[in-house]
Amino acid sequence: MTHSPSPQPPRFTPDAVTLAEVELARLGIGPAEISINVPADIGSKARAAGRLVVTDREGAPAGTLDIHGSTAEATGDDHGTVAVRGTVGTGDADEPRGPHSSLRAHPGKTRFDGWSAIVSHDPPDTYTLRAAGTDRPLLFIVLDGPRERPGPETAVTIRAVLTLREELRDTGQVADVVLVPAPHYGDHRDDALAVAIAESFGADLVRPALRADHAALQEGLDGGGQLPAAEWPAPSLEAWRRWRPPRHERGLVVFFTGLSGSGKSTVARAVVDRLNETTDRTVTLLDGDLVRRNLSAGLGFSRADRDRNVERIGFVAAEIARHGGLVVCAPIAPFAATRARVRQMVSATGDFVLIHVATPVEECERRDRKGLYARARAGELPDFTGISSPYETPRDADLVLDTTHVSVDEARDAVLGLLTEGGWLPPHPT
Ligand SMILES: Nc1ncnc2c1ncn2[C@@H]1O[C@H](COP(=O)(O)OS(=O)(=O)O)[C@@H](OP(=O)(O)O)[C@H]1O
Ligand SMILES: Nc1ncnc2c1ncn2[C@@H]1O[C@H](COP(=O)(O)OP(=O)(O)O)[C@@H](O)[C@H]1O
Repeated sequence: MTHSPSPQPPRFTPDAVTLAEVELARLGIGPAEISINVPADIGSKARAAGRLVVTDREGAPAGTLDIHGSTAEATGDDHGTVAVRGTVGTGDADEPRGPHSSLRAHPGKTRFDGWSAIVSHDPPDTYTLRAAGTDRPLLFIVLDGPRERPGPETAVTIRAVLTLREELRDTGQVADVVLVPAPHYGDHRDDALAVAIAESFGADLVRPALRADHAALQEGLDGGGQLPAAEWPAPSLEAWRRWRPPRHERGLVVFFTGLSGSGKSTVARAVVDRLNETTDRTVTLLDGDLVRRNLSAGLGFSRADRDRNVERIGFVAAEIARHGGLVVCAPIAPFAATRARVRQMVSATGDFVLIHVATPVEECERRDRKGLYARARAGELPDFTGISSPYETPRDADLVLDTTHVSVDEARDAVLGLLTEGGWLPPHPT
């Protein structure tokens, strides 16, 4: 009788929260048994192999789910996905992986028995530091993972706590920093997780004395105000400020959307010219046509290709915003869900302003600068927006412009007025 080898386990990258839960379970923290929604074909391959390799967003293995016959289950839903349930193997022997790997510690190997631990995604406040006291060694456990509310990036929080660690060491206190993958849920689960993480290293959780109210912090910083210096040590203040610098220094994405021929490129170009002439801000124009010749070369106009195109624009724009740049984008971007994804992507790193160039299709067709409407009407150009492919009118536009009866200069000034009122431009351009 021949023994057939078990098939290769499939690989799958789950959503960011599940991925962080798998990474935590691999460290022996939190529930080892995890359920992951996967496409039906991955589900059946995983059950056949008895395992699922969970990969991170770079495609590297982040953990393995051992699917036990007794716990494997498949619950179909409307989207052709199934839930596979299994146990995450703990990776004691593995090298730490991911960014800042030198700060990543495994509780099975590195112990902080009897230490106090401050556990958070955010840089710590003065009161919590005080509550930690000076009579015991202090461990900063920085949590790295998706947040329910945006806040300083992990790298920025790390920089703050590394500085605090040095300051404490200078006073003779024993202090250290470790990085642990963990999601932020925004509910009671966060407290329980913080306790579990501290305890896994043998440390006692210092309960946060101040609940960082991100909305209030953001409002204070948006208004150009200072955060109360008594509440935050200087390195934490700097981290919060880097998260939300004053608006005229903060990354901004001005996103035009509208039909072909509505005037997006013309107005966007006029806005960019004026910004370059009158401000010190660095400006990048990601015009629809230009993007399609480079970044999105080869893509067509199916819904999937348009989504890809617009998400690529969003990805690049978010990166530029992360560095404090101003980006003007001008694709048709006909789908509300895709625009919402871009807004969300950008909001993690900067601000997002949506401008709907709402020139009606009749006027766009009358202009028909490129003769595309005529070709679409003649049936030569399939999936043409406004004719044979939908345009979903935005409900969340910050400015609506119909260029039928306004000049290019007026449209440009309406956009610049919005940016000035919002504080993204200095009030008096030089
Ligand atoms: N089928 C179809 N539908 C719409 N537009 C079409 C199509 N085929 C070609 N073109 C030309 O491509 C430009 C739109 O590309 P975008 O990247 O802005 O579109 S999308 O955001 O991906 O929907 C658009 O440029 P603009 O006129 O500047 O909007 C058109 O010139
Ligand atoms: N007020 C206005 N704003 C923008 N474009 C206008 C305006 N009035 C007329 N137009 C003309 O409409 C056309 C818009 O084309 P374009 O800017 O390429 O649109 P889109 O990028 O949305 O396809 C141009 O020929 C432009 O000269």
